[in-house]
Amino acid sequence: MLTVIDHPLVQHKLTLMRKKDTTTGDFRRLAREISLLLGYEVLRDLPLETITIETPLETMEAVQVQGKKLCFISILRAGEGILDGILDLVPSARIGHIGLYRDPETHEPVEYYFKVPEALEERLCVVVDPMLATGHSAAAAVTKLKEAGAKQIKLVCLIAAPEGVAAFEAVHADVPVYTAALDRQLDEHAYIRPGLGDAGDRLFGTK
Ligand SMILES: O=P(O)(O)OC[C@H]1O[C@H](OP(=O)(O)OP(=O)(O)O)[C@H](O)[C@@H]1O
Ligand SMILES: O=c1cc[nH]c(=O)[nH]1
Ligand SMILES: [Mg+2]
Repeated sequence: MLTVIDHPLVQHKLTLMRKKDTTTGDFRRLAREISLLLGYEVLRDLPLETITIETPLETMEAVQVQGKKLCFISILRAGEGILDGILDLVPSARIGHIGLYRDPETHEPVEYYFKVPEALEERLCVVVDPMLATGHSAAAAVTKLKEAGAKQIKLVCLIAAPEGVAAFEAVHADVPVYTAALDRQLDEHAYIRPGLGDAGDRLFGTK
């Protein structure tokens, strides 16, 4: 269940993010902007509730998003770049954090933090991480969420590798994946090609 969000604005902003000369400030701003656009698609089926409001002219039944039923889960640290934008769409959403880094030798994820809201089984959990490379980090994060009770989960990334999509779907076929691009392949260091480099380093200016 892979959806490539090919809106022209998404593709334009992703091209700017990929360019090696894009500054840290611009990269961060673009990540936020692109996340707003991705979120618009990903949250298309958000549950609504009906409330009674007063317009200046009369009383009416109107709908509103059930913010409490929505939980964004950021895979640290690069997920923070997506979280900022998507949170602009639903500021009342709950937020969870899963700290994972990829061991540079084995490329396997190492967990260092896990804090998520209670009653995950009642919420739509939208996991955000810009890169789906081997897919192991996202798969490990979703496994932890399911162990914590999550039942309805979506994964949002900016760039996915075919290998990562296959590995993720092999473990979590029930979790739809949304991406702005499906790139060519992984290289020998498990970096996505052509990709955009190291998303965390580019977001935070750590290299
Ligand atoms: O699909 P995978 O092969 O597991 O790789 C993807 C992971 O790698 C990056 O994080 P990284 O380990 O660089 O940590 P960071 O976010 O702290 O920079 C990225 O943000 C993903 O979490
Ligand atoms: O290409 C890649 C692969 C993993 N993590 C990144 O930030 N970039
Ligand atoms: Mg990471």
